[in-house]
Amino acid sequence: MRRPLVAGNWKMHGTRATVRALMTAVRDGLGDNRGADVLVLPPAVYIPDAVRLAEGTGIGVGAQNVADQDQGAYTGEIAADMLTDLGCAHALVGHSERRLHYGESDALVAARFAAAIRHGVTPLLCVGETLEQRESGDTEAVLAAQIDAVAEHVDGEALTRGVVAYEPVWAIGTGRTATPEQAQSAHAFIRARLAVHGAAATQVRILYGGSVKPETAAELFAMADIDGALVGGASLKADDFINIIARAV
Ligand SMILES: O=C[C@H](O)COP(=O)(O)O
Repeated sequence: MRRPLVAGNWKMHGTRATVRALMTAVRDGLGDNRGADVLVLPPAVYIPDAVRLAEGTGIGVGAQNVADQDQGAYTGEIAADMLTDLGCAHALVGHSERRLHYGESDALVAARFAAAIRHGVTPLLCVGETLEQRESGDTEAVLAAQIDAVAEHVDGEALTRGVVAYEPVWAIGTGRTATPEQAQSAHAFIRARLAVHGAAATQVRILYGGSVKPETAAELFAMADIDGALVGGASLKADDFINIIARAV
C-alpha cells in the first residue's frame, strides 16, 4: 500500500513575510488527520523559516533542487548534506523548468538524483514530455530516456528510494490538466520502466503534476498508479493546497 504524498512546489515566489504567512496558514489549516504525507518546497533561502514553522506538524520541507556534487567549488549549488543540515530530507531533481530554462540534461539530473541518495535525501525525480513530443507519439520514449539515464547512475534499490513526479510539460502552469486516463497511462508506463531497472516499482510513489486544482484532484487520485501530486500554482493558496490534500485518501 503506497501512502499518498502531496508536495507543494512554491517555485520562485514570495518574500520572507509571504512565505512565513503561507507556511503558517498551511500548518494551521491542516488537521492532524491526514490521508497523505505533505511536503512543501519553498525557495531555498526560506527553507530554515519553513522548517521552524513546520516543527512538530509532520509537514516535510524539501528543496527545489540539489547539487550533483558532494562539496566543493560549485558556485550557486546547494549540497545534499547542507539540506539535511537544515532538516530538509527531500529535493526535486529534473523539474522541467530546470531542464528547459537552465539546460539541465538527463545525465545531470541523474547525477543530482544519485547525490541525493548518497546523502539520505529523497529525490523527487520529475519526468514528462512536451506537447510536441506528445503529439508526435514520443511520450513513452521520452519518459523511458529520462528514467534510463537515472538508472545508469544508481541501482534498483536506490530507484526504489526515490519518488517520481510525472509532469507533462504542456500541463504545467497552463491550466490544462492531463485527463486521468492520460496520466494513468503515463504512470503505469513509468512504474513498468522502473521495474525494468530492478526497482521494487510497486513501492515507488508516482505523483502527478500539472495544473492540479482542488476540482481535478479527486479524479486524478482515483487512478491506480497516481499516488499523489506535485502542485505548483495551487500550492501558493493555502486553502487550495489543503483542499487538494483532503482529496488524497
Ligand atoms: O512543480 C509543480 C509543477 O510544475 C506544476 O505546476 P502547476 O501546478 O502550476 O501547473
